[in-house]
Amino acid sequence: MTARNPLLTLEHISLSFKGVKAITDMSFSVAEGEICALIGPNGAGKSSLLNVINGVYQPDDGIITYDGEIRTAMRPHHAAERGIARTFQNIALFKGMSVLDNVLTGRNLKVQSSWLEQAFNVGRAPKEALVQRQKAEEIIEFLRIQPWRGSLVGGLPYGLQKRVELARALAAEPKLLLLDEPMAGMNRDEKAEMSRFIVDTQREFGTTIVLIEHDIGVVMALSQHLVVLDYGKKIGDGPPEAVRNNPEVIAAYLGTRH
Ligand SMILES: Nc1ncnc2c1ncn2[C@@H]1O[C@H](COP(=O)(O)OP(=O)(O)OP(=O)(O)O)[C@@H](O)[C@H]1O
Repeated sequence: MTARNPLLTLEHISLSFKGVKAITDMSFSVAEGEICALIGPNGAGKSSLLNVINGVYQPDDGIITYDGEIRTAMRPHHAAERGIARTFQNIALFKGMSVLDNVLTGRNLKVQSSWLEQAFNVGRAPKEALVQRQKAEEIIEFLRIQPWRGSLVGGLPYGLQKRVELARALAAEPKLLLLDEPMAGMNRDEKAEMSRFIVDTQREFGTTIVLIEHDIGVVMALSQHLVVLDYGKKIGDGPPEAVRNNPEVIAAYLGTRH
């Protein structure tokens, strides 16, 4: 495989909550177009790290370079505008809205017409609404959720809701997709299906993906790059096979799970 440029580089990132360190001196890079998995025991700092990457948490220290832009702090809205999308550990969808409407909310940042144009369906609004709808439908088809496109999200099985959340994130056409436990609570078949959709996303759209996943089997099969965290510190970083054989990783994490 040829070496690819990093899309995201973290250098010496530290984060604490009221004096308690959640992340300590964390540095690693994510190459453009790769699937990078963050693994580690509960409380290791994985979700906090995603929140640093998409600007929800401001690190106490360190530098982040994303898509050529160096920053010490970034607000979530700016991160979204720059092509960073995210799903959550606990599904964050509008349960009383249809699948299609939820997916459409993922396109909010692409809307250029004014509120007035939309209210009276004039100017740029009608054509834009058509394009938004078409893009949303494309994603719905890509993730094979057409049969439920009109269903209320709250009534769908958990695994499907996870897929709708992925659809909403993809509707934003992200460059960097952050997935917080996309397969949590799923059975083996559902995990295999979700893994395929994640790989298809990488292949079809060239999306760079950073995900958190506890199932080591899934992680090994899915990712090209692993970063292992333990108590907020990085203890492993590299291709899955190399990380798997790292004695510190085996002792701290993998060893306890096998
Ligand atoms: N908002 C917060 N306020 C205070 N402490 C927090 C907050 N968020 C996380 N922490 C603490 O930071 C540390 C890292 O938590 P984090 O949720 O990032 O870990 P994690 O690896 O994602 O865990 P899990 O696998 O259980 O989701 C933990 O000690 C946690 O208690």
